[in-house]
Amino acid sequence: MMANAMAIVEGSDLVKDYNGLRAVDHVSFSIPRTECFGFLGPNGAGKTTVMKMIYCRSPVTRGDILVNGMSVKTEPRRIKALIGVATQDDNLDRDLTVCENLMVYSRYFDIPHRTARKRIAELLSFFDLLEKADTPVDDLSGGMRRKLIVARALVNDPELLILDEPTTGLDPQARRQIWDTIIRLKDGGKTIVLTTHYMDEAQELCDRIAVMFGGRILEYGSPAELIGRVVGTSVCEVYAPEEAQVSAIRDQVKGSIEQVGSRLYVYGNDAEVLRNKCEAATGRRHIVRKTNLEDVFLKLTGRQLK
Ligand SMILES: Nc1ncnc2c1ncn2[C@@H]1O[C@H](COP(=O)(O)OP(=O)(O)OP(=O)(O)O)[C@@H](O)[C@H]1O
Repeated sequence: MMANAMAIVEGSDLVKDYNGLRAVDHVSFSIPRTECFGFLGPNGAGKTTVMKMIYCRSPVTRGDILVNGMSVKTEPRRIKALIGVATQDDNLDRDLTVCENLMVYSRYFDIPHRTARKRIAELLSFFDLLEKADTPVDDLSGGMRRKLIVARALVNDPELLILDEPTTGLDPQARRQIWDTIIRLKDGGKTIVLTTHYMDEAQELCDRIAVMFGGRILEYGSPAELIGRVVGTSVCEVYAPEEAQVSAIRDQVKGSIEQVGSRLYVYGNDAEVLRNKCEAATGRRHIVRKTNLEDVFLKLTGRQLK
């Protein structure tokens, strides 16, 4: 495989089988340096499995991944040294304090004590956890624990940070705090790869997105590119419980339409034209809104993201 100098991670024709179940099915992607790259898809799409293969936790069945030009098959130790990982599960040591959790982790990397202390102080300050340094992990809020997991992934100052569903289960305020942290890390030059099933998270944070479903990457590009290519800029949502209404809209609007139950999503680039056509078909007024990544997912799979 030819290495792309711009990319820090390159997956080519990746396959992962778990005892006969194909979790990842011939997937290729290229993750540019200093960007935030997102794998967006519902539960079971294969996102976590791709992450595990990147950070050498799970061997590839077929294909290969290069990290900084090194293959996960032959150089897992050197690759692991370049990567920080924040997994979905909260595997912090509950009996230890915030600071102790970071200290224990720094020992895995053989970081000298003095360097570790300095690094940990910087991380606690960056993550707004200085006041909690001596607090047992058990006494932290969910959002603080998640920040600590991300801070821990940065103890060895990795070039690449992997965040597997960084905000799942958090309240809206804690989610935004994690988002802001991710934006600051990216601005500071880190490359970030994250998985999410939240379209707003992908849209807010990611420079590039791979939409995953059923072990495959269905589409790949910046949020604006995906939206432009797959659904256009506008959508008119129409409640159409009767078959006659559905037919009337299909006759009026020759363009792209998705149906979920009694709701039609009518896509196009001209909001005014969309509204007029839908109103002509139903005799009712409708709202036209801007499209988002949820629409992209719906159009690609015929299903809603959640
Ligand atoms: N260790 C394993 N053994 C067997 N099957 C697995 C294993 N890990 C994952 N799978 C299966 O592989 C498929 C992809 O799972 P994966 O966790 O990668 O998806 P995901 O998109 O990350 O979803 P989630 O958001 O739920 O983690 C699923 O069908 C899952 O059940």
